Amino acid sequence: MNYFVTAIGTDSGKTLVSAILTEALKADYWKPIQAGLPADTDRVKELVKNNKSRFHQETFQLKTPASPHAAAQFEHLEIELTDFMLPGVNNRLVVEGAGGVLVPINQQNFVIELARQLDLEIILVANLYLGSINHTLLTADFLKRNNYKVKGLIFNGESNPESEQIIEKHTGWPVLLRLPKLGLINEETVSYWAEQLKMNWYE
Ligand SMILES: Nc1ncnc2c1ncn2[C@@H]1O[C@H](COP(=O)(O)OP(=O)(O)OP(=O)(O)O)[C@@H](O)[C@H]1O
Ligand SMILES: C[C@H](N)[C@H](N)CCCCCC(=O)O
Ligand SMILES: [Mg+2]
Repeated sequence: MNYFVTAIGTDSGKTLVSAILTEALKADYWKPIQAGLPADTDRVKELVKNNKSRFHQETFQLKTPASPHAAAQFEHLEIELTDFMLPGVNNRLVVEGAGGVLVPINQQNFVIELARQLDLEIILVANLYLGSINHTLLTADFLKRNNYKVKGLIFNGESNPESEQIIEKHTGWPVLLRLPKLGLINEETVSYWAEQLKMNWYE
């Protein structure tokens, strides 16, 4: 199976989680739409130490740090769903989205549609700031209503047991990892958390 890492918003930790997942599965990594620099692919390359993982070229490398639909417009490009094809590889693939599920890639389509088109199972990264229960349950409601395949949740950052409990209850999804706020993010910490993720991983 291949995975689509999405989150309840932008700057939620998708890139860090993608690096951990890529390391845990010795998977390949692909960020189909990069909007803004530095590129997430370069960051994941720095954090992954196994030598099986390959890093695929973005389909769109936009310099503008904005929603992909706006970044593309500023750069006189048009993003269409038909532009995206899974890289043909003999390995599992971790695909990182851009922002949250309903981030527009053009005037009609949203980034989450890539998950269905490319048959990817979703991993939802959720933070636990005040207000995040609502953001997480709205995202879950959208994914459920639209019959997306979801592998599970990853809680990222400072914990909040009451929030985690009610999110688990209402989603019914497994928690694959609780990743605390890290003081240091490097190959070693990513490798440590990859081992922790493997303990909860199920096929
Ligand atoms: N658990 C954590 N501990 C410490 N720092 C973190 C943690 N998770 C994320 N960060 C930091 O927060 C920032 C945003 O995280 P990240 O780049 O992974 O977000 P993102 O969801 O991938 O954003 P985008 O939508 O732009 O792809 C980064 O500087 C990252 O290092
Ligand atoms: C620039 C940022 N870091 C991401 N690449 C794109 C985030 C788009 C968010 C759009 C939105 O939800 O308002
Ligand atoms: Mg990212």
